[in-house]
Amino acid sequence: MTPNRPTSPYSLTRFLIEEERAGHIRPDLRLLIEVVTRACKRISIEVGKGALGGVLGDAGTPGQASINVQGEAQKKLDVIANDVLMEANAWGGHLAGLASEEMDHSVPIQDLSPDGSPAGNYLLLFDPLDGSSNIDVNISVGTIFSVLRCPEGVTKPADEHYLQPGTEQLVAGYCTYGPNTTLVLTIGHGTHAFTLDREIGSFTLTTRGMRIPEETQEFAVNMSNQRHWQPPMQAYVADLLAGKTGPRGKDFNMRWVASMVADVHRLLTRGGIFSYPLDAKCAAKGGKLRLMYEANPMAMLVEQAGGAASTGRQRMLEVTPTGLHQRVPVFLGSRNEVEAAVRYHREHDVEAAV
Ligand SMILES: O=P(O)(O)OC[C@H]1O[C@](O)(COP(=O)(O)O)[C@@H](O)[C@@H]1O
Ligand SMILES: [Mg+2]
Ligand SMILES: [Mg+2]
Repeated sequence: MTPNRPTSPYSLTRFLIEEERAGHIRPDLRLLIEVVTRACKRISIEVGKGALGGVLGDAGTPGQASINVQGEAQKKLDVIANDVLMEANAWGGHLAGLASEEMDHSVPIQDLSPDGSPAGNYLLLFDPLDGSSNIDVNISVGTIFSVLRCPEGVTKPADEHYLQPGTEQLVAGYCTYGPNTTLVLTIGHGTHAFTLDREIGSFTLTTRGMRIPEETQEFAVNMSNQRHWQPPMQAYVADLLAGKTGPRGKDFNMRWVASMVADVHRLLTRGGIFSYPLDAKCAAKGGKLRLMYEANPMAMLVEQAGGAASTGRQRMLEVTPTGLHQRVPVFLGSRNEVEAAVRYHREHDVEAAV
C-alpha cells in the first residue's frame, strides 16, 4: 500500500460481509439489511427536502386527515416513508412478508411481488417514521425496523406468524434523520453506528460496539402526563426530582425530544433512561408505544449495548405478543437506572398484595 494514503472508510457493506464471514449472519439476511438501509437513505432524502419537497403537513385532504390503524392522524411523510419501504421490498427475494405500524395487517410478499417470486425466509416489521409530531418543526425523526424468522413451512405468513417474543429478533435497527443521518444496527453481536456519508451515499461505520454507561443522571419522560401516571411511576419520578437531598442522593437532568429514535439515540450515546409508562390515558390500550415496531427493536439494541429494557414488570424481550399492534409500557437505557425503575414497580406490587 502507498504510504500515507488515506484508508478507505469502513462501509456498512464491508461490515456485513465480515459479519457473514464470521458466521454471524447469512447472505440472504445481509442482503435484506442492505435493501432496508437503502430505503432509509431514500427516506432521509425525502425528509431532508422539507417544505421545498412539499412533504410536510398532514396526509389526506384538507379538513379530512387520513387516520391509520393506530387511530392517529397520518403525516405526509408517514405515508411516503411507508411507501418507500414497501416498494424497496416488494420484489421479494429474501422476505416472506412485512408489517408496518401504518398498515392494518401484515402483507405476504407473494401479494406484492409482481412476478410472484418465491417467498424468502424472513419477516420485516417497521415503524416507517417515528416521531411524526416533530416532522413539521424540523426536529429529528427516524425509521425503526426489526427482522424475525418466518416459521418453517409458511410461505404466505399471516399476522399470527409475527407474534414472536423480542428474543427471536435476528436484526434490529433504526435510522435517525437529524443533523446527520445515522443508522444504528444489531445482528445480535453488539450495537454499531454508521453515519451516512452524503457525498458518496454510503453508510460508514463510526462507532463499533456502542456501550451504554450503567449509571446515569438523565431521564426522558413526557412530564405533562404526570397526573395520569400510576403510583409506582409517581414514586419513582418524585425521587428523581428530589435530587441530591432525596433518597436517590443525586441530581437528575431531564431531556425529552418526543421522537423515540432521538431519545434512544441519546441514551445509546451517553446513557440515560427513557420511559413511556402506563397512564390513565393509554392504560386501556396497554401503553402508548408499540411492542413490535418500537419497544422490541429498541430493547434489542439497548441490551446489545449493555443496557436494559423492561415494561416495568417484565423484561421487554420476553413479552409474548398477542397482537401485531400491541402497546406496552417502556423503560429502557442505563442498566442500573432501569433496574431502579423496576424496583419501584416491584415494591409497589408487593405492598399492594398484602
Ligand atoms: O408526545 P407524546 O404523545 O408523549 O408521544 C411521543 C412518543 O410518540 C412517538 O412519536 C410515537 O411514534 P410515532 O410518531 O411513530 O407514532 C414516539 O416517538 C415518542 O416517544
Ligand atoms: Mg413511533
Ligand atoms: Mg410512526
